[in-house]
Amino acid sequence: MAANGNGVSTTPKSPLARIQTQKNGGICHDDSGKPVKAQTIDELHSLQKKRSAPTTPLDGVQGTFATISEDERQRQQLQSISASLASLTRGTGPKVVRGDPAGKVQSVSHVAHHHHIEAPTISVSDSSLKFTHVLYNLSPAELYEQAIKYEKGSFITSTGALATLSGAKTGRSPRDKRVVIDDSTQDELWWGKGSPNIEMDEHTFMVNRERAVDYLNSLDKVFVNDQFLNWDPQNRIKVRIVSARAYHSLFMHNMCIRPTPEELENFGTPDFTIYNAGQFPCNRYTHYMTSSTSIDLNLARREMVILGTQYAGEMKKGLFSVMHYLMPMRQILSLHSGCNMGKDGDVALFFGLSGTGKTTLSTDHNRYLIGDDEHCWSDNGVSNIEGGCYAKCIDLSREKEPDIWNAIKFGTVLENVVFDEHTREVDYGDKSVTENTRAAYPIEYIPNAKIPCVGPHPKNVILLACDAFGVLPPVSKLSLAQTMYHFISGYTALVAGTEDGIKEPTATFSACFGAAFIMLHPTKYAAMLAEKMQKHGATGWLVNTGWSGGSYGSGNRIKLPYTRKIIDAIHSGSLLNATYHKTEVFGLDIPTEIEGVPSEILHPENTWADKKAYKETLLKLAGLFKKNFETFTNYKIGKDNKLTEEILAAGPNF
Ligand SMILES: Nc1ncnc2c1ncn2[C@@H]1O[C@H](COP(=O)(O)OP(=O)(O)O)[C@@H](O)[C@H]1O
Ligand SMILES: C=C(OP(=O)(O)O)C(=O)O
Ligand SMILES: [Ca+2]
Ligand SMILES: [Mn+2]
Repeated sequence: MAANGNGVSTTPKSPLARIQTQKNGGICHDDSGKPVKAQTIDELHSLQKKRSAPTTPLDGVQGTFATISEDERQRQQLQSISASLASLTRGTGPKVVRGDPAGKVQSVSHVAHHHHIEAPTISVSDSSLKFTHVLYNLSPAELYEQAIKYEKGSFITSTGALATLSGAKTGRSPRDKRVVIDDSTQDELWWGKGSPNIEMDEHTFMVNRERAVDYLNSLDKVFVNDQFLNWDPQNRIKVRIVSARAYHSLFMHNMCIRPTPEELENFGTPDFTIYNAGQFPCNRYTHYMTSSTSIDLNLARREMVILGTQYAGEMKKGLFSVMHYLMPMRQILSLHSGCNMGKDGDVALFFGLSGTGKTTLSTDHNRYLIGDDEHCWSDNGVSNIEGGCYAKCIDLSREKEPDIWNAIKFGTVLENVVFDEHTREVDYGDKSVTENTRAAYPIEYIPNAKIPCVGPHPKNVILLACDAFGVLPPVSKLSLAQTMYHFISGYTALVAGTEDGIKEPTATFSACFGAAFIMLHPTKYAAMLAEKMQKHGATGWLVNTGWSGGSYGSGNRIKLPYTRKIIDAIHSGSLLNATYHKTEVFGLDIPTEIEGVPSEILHPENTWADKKAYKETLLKLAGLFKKNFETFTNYKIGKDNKLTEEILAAGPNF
C-alpha cells in the first residue's frame, strides 16, 4: 500500500460508498417543520422581538382630550430627559437618543437644546459632539441583560434573583449627607447638634451637580427611571432617577411605585430628580467636602446628587428625606415605619431604626402588608411611600421568614451576597462582603400585599427597639406621653452594617426612629404623631427585639417566634386587656402573661442570672436616656403645654 509522508493512504483499497442524503432529489430536510422566513441571521433575530404595543390608540379616542401623536409624545419625553441631563454651564451639551448604543437605536430624533444660551457656531467642547444614549424605564429582563453584560459582579442566582455588588460602600454614609442652606431652609429645617442636615451652599451644590451631570454624559449610556412615590393619589410625587448602572435602575424600579404604561406616557415633568453618579467621587478641594462621598440635597431645585457611593439604599432613603420635608408642609406625617393590616382592617405601624424588625415583623403571613419602611399618615389614613421592600438577608431562613425567602426570585435585586460559583445557591450566612446583605423586591412579591398600599387610621403604634443592654422588657404598653418620650428618644442598638463603619451593636438614640432622614425638628413630627394618635385612639407599645438574659455578648437575642407571638397579641387586642405591673426606673407597664411566650421572660430581671449586673445595666441605660433627652427639654411639643410636661416626666425616674 502506497502512503504519502503523512501516513495517509492515497489509494484506498475500497472507497466508501457515497452517502445518500436525498430521497427525492434537491433539499435536505432536518425535520418536517416549515423553514423560517429569514434569509440572514439578522433577519432571524428581527423576527424574535416584536414591537411593544402602543398603550394609547394613536387616533386619540381616550375621552375628550386630543391626544398627541406617538412621535410628538416621544419627542417631548426625550426633550424632558435632555433638560434633566443638560449642563448648566455650557450652551451645548450631549444630544440625547433613546436606546442601547450596542443595539438598534429606538428613536434617533435629536433633541434641540432646551435652554437658550447662544450656542457658538463652532463647538468649543467635545462633549457637545457626543450622544448620550438613554435607557428609559427598561423592564427587569432588559436590566438583567444590561447588568450581566456590562457590570462586573452581576449574576443570576439559583432562584432567579440578580446578584449585584454595590462596590466599596455597603451601607449608607450619613456623615456625607449635605443639604443646601438658603433663605427658606435656614428657618424651616433642623440644623445643628443632633441634626442630620449638614449644610452646604447653593454654589457648591451646583459644582457637584455639574460634576455628576458631566460624568453621566461622558458615559455611553445612562438609565432613566420615571416613577412615583406615595400610594395616596392626592399626594403622589413624580420622581426621575438618572443613574449609570442597571443595578441602580432595577433597584429603583423595585423600590418606587411603577407607573402603568398610560401613566408613563403622561408623566410630564418630574417633581424631583436624582443624579446618581455613584462611581465617580466628589472633589475634596470642593468646599464642604470631607470625603470622596457626597449625597447632596437641594430642596429649592428639587434635586439630589450622589457622588462617590454606589450603595443603592442612598437613593431610597434620600427620597425619604425629601418626603419628610414635602409631606409635613401638607399636614401629612411621614413615618419611618413598617405597616400592615389585619383581616378586620386594624392597622399597625412598626417604628424602628435599621435592623430592629420593621421589615421582618410587618411581613406577616396572617396580615396584609402595606409597606415595610416608609409611610405617610394623612387625614385619610396611611399610605406607603414606596412600591417595594428592602429586606436584610443576613442569616435569612426559609423557616423563620418564608415570605421574604420566597420573594427572592426573578426581578429581585440581591446586594452583596455570597453564592456557590457553580450552583449559584446563595449562602445567606456568609458575611464575606458585608453583614448588610439586602434584597430589594416589588411589594407584590409578598403574597398578601395590600395593593393599593393604603389603609385606614392605625390602631396600634409599635415602637421597636433592639436593646443590646438586655434590660428593656420584650413588650410594654405605653401611655401617650410615654409613646412620645420614646418616639423622640428613638433608642436602639445599631446593628452592624447598614451604616458604614459600625461593626458591633452600640446604644444609639435617633429622634423619631429616623434622625438620619428627618428634615424638621423632631418635636414637629412628634406633635403630629401625638395629635393623630389621640384623635384616632391608637395605642402605643414598646417592643424590645434585642437582648434578653444579659447584654450583647452574654445574653441572647429574643427569639423571633416569641416576638411574633407578642405582636400577634397586640394585633388581636388580647394584650390590651392583660394584667400589667409597672417596672422600676423606666416605669413601663409590662404584662404578666402572653399566649405562646414563657411568662418568666416578660420581666427582663428574671432572665438575668446576675441581678446586680441587671440593676447596674438598667441604671446605666436610664442615664443614657436622660442625657440624650436633655437637648429636648427646652422645646414645647405641640400646642399643649400639659402634654409637654407629661412627656418630660415620662422618661426613666431614678
Ligand atoms: N426577635 C426578633 N425580632 C425581630 N427581628 C429579629 C429578631 N431576632 C432576630 N431578628 C432579625 O433581625 C433583623 C431585623 O431586620 P429588619 O426586619 O430588616 O429591620 P428593619 O426593617 O427595621 O431595618 C432580621 O434579620 C431578623 O431576622
Ligand atoms: C435602607 C435602610 O433601611 P432599614 O435598614 O431601616 O431597612 C437603611 O437604613 O439603609
Ligand atoms: Ca395618553
Ligand atoms: Mn427594613
